[in-house]
Amino acid sequence: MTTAPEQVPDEVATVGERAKPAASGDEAALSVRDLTKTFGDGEETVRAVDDVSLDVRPGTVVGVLGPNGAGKTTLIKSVLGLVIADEGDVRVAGVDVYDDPRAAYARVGAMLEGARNVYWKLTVRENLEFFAAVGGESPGALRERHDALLEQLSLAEKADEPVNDLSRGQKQKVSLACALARDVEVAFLDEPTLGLDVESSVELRREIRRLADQEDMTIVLSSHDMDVVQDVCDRVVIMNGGEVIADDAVADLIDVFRTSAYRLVVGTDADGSETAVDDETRERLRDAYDVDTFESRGERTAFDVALGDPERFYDLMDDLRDADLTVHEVESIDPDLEDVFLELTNGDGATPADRANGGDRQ
Ligand SMILES: Nc1ncnc2c1ncn2[C@@H]1O[C@H](COP(=O)(O)OP(=O)(O)OP(=O)(O)O)[C@@H](O)[C@H]1O
Repeated sequence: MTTAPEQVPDEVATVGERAKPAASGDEAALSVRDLTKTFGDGEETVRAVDDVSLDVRPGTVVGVLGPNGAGKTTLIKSVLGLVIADEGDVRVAGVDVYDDPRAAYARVGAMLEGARNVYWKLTVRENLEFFAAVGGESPGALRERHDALLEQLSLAEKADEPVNDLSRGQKQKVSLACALARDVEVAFLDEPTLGLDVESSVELRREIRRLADQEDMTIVLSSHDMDVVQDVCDRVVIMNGGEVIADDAVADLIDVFRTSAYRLVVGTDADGSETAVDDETRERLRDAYDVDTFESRGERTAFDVALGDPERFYDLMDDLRDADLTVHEVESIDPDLEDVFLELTNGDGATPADRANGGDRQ
């Protein structure tokens, strides 16, 4: 279990600067430069995507996260040319999508809006052949690729069944297979695991990793499921209010938020046989260390504490000893991606820089 740190660490304001560009524009599989998209006029104007730049190296899985309305879908649709951006450049494998959209998008697959893009009256294989043909490839030539995809996604036995007869999870996997029906270099997957059972979700994650690791495919996925993102992504881009507020390797992002947080289990004597912490001591721990809740564990008491300064740990130990409490267990608490996300977005639309400056976002 993890707890979110109480304070946003100072370094967070510089997360964007810490993030080394993942690739230079030239070698990137996907390069987005200064992309901006607004909707509406005058006071009603919404900057759905606000000056976003990204370079993504081949074979990278990037997760795009953000609260509702953060701009994730608009960013992905602008990159795919489904929404026309106001400003900015997009290049896929070095090809400018505005100069030569046909050549650029021949290298791109997309799975948007769950399984709604597939044709339910066609069989699974016919769908794959259709999407390969739409991309300009001869379906027969891709038979081997399609067989392998169906095998990887445990759909081989369903190849000749109409999509309509499949379960929801199977339909979703067909949708993914259609996005990959051609030999694409970049795939955009919008909520690929939404509504899947655990087994299908794990299968799909495994396939996403395999495509990146073995076929060097670049995958950009959006998801509200932090476990999926933490599990499958190399890098995470967090958006809020149209802006990129963090862009870093998942592990590095979590490191920024690693604080000295601990779970302690204490008792009133060495063998823990007596009942636990008295009210006065609880009050002192609340005041001095911001301890929120105390949980009874039989004869013992457990509580979590986040210490801004690791040195404070020794003060805490001294105070517990002075209160005649024996420490039976100490466990370090690590943040996970969900904690990082909640700290950064804070549910208030403010960027870390805004909060560091004590201001509200417009
Ligand atoms: N066609 C549109 N017309 C007007 N405003 C739009 C349109 N599409 C998106 N917006 C606005 O742009 C902002 C970003 O929306 P977007 O759908 O890109 O967010 P999102 O991060 O994908 O959200 P969600 O997680 O809810 O799907 C929102 O304020 C939304 O209301």
